[in-house]
Order: sequence, then C-alpha cells, then structure tokens
Amino acid sequence: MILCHMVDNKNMRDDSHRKPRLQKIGVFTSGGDAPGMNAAIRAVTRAAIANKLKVVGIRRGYQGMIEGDFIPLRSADVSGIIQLGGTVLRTARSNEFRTFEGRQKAWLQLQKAGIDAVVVIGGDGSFTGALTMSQEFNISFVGIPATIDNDMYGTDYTIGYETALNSVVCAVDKIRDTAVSHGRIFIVEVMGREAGLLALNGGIACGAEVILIPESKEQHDELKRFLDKGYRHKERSGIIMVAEGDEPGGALKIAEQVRREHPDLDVRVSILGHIQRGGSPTANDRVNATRMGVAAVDALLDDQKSIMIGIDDGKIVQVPFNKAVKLNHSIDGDLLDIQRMLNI
Ligand SMILES: Nc1ncnc2c1ncn2[C@@H]1O[C@H](COP(=O)(O)OP(=O)(O)O)[C@@H](O)[C@H]1O
Ligand SMILES: O=P(O)(O)OC[C@H]1O[C@](O)(COP(=O)(O)O)[C@@H](O)[C@@H]1O
Ligand SMILES: [Mg+2]
Repeated sequence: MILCHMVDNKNMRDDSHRKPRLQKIGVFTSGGDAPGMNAAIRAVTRAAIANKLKVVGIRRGYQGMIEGDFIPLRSADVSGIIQLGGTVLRTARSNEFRTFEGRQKAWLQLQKAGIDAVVVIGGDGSFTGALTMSQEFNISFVGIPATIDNDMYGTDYTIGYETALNSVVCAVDKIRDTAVSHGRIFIVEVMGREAGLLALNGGIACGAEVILIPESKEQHDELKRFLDKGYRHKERSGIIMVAEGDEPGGALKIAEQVRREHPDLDVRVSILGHIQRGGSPTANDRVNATRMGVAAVDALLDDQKSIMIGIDDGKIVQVPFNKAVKLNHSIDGDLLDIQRMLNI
C-alpha cells in the first residue's frame, strides 16, 4: 500500500482559484531515456496549450537548461511522436547541474526565458536535482517518472519499464533457443544499476532457472543449489538472469565464478545493454505517459511543487519528491518464492 495523496480526475474544472501568474511552463527529459517519454512530452504540451499556457521545450536535460537550449513548443511540434522511442527533446546526465553554480546558471536561464514552472520527465536523480534547485531558487517542478528501472517509490509504473521488459523477454526467448540447442548455460545481464525489477519480472516471464538481483542476497544460494544439483534437463542448459547492479558483479563476474566452480559446464554471457532502452513504447507506456502528462500540468495549475505524479492501483497520485527518491520501490518477495517453487 503506497502512502500518498490520491487525486480525483477532474474533467470539469473551476479555474477561478488558479494562480494567474502561471503563463509559461518548461518541459524536459533527463537521465536515461525511456520509451514513452515522447508521449509524455506530447501530453504535457497539449494539456498546457489547452489551458492557455505557453510551453517551452528544454533540450538535453539539465545541461540544456544551463545553456539555455530552449525551443517553443506548439501543438504541431508534438505531432507524430507518441509512437517514437527515445526523446525528441534529447536527454543528458549533467555533472555541472550537481554544483550550486550550475543550478544558478540554469535558474538564470529560466528567468530570462520567462519560465514560471517546469515539468521534469526522468528518474530519481532528475527529481533529486529538481528538489535541490527548488529549495535554492524560486521555481516549481512537477515530475513524471520515466525510467526503465521502475525504481521510484510511490508509483506502480514508471514510463518505459513495460516496453523494456518486453524487449528483455523477446531477447531472452531467442537466447533460450540457442541455449537448449547447444546445451549451454547462459548468464544474461539486464539493466538496473541499483534495481532488480527488470531482471525479476523478465526472469519470471522467461522461466529463468535463477534470478540474481541486488535486493536479495539469498539468490546466490539458489545459484549454488542449481549448479550443484545438476539439471532437470539432460541437455544441461539454463538461463541465469542477473541484474547489472547485483553483488558481487554483473554477468561477467558470475560467469567467472561458475566456470571456476564448474569447469565442465559450457557457459556463455549475454549482456543485453542499451537495446533495452530503445524501441516503440507499448500501449500501456503510452497511456500512462499521457495520463501522467495531463496530471502534471493540472498539478502545476493547482500550484503544486516538488511532487511526482504516479499511478497507484490504477489511479493518478501525487507523491512528494523527497519520498519518491528516498524510499525504495519494494521488490515483491512472493515473486522470488514463486520462481524458486517452480524451478524444480
Ligand atoms: N544529487 C543531485 N543533485 C543535483 N542534481 C542531480 C543530483 N542527482 C542527479 N542530478 C541531476 O539529474 C541528472 C539525471 O540523474 P540520473 O541519476 O543520471 O538519471 P535519472 O533521473 O534517470 O535517475 C544528473 O545527470 C544530474 O544532472
Ligand atoms: O546509458 P548509461 O548512461 O550508461 O546508463 C545506464 C543506466 O541507465 C539505466 O538504463 C536507466 O537508469 P536511469 O533511468 O536512472 O537513468 C540503468 O538501468 C542503467 O544502469
Ligand atoms: Mg535513476
């Protein structure tokens, strides 16, 4: 159960309480790109225009904000992008924004462009940056969670996760074909520096024999059990799914260990890498991005600041940034139990 504030969907709005000062908003994407970011940019732009606001696209994340890389966005500018992966506004990881001087430059650029409030589409790092800047300068941010890691507290979905999960499943199904044909153990590494959700659900969906994620150390005993007991299949094949951020290391480290302890096994490594970040967003990613984009503009019009829009149990919610970034999205322990039970 996520503790956060539920919001009703308001189709008929009474705008009389709304602050007249809000005239121009900025929107940008930041951190790792995620399929569905474009659907969110489109929804934010058109919802803002529908509410008589001007919209400015900030290119290349916080780095573009520092450099004043701004473009006006009209309705036609976001035509034909809902189905595109990546982000038309481009993205960046900006070290300069981590400094006070960098954030001050960014604020001066926003002032110069007359931007009153900003929608940030990104992950935990982007929201941490937005929170810090809003505490130092007079600017409001509302966030839309977009990361293939799905590692934000307070929302069941982050934009891009479902698309990435499907990419993992498509890739691993193909790896399974060759693993079985050759009787090989494949150690497949999926993205997630600190988060194992892609590995966990991808592993379940592909029937992986072992799943290794940073959130559960016990899984290494599972790996040992699996390798020691031999195999169900006399073909001696199997898929070991490992999250990039797993201790003591990713797939290459695990492969070294398996080869050392079981030199008889034919082991291969497959690191899926950035293929997981690209591609056309799934229908759900587009719908969620669209709902959250509209809700983000609504929140700014309601004078909200430093909150993330999320989806909890199908409903739009607002979660304070400090909760969304500091608390963890918990892993469903039942899924690990199920995986162990079925792996007999
Ligand atoms: N603690 C921080 N203080 C200020 N800015 C930050 C902080 N953490 C992240 N950022 C900014 O947010 C950007 C995106 O964060 P990152 O962690 O790379 O991606 P994501 O938002 O997808 O988690 C960083 O490149 C940096 O500019
Ligand atoms: O593309 P980069 O900069 O190497 O970053 C890789 C990281 O980005 C991600 O794909 C997404 O992370 P963020 O959404 O936090 O940016 C991680 O799963 C992965 O560890
Ligand atoms: Mg992140």
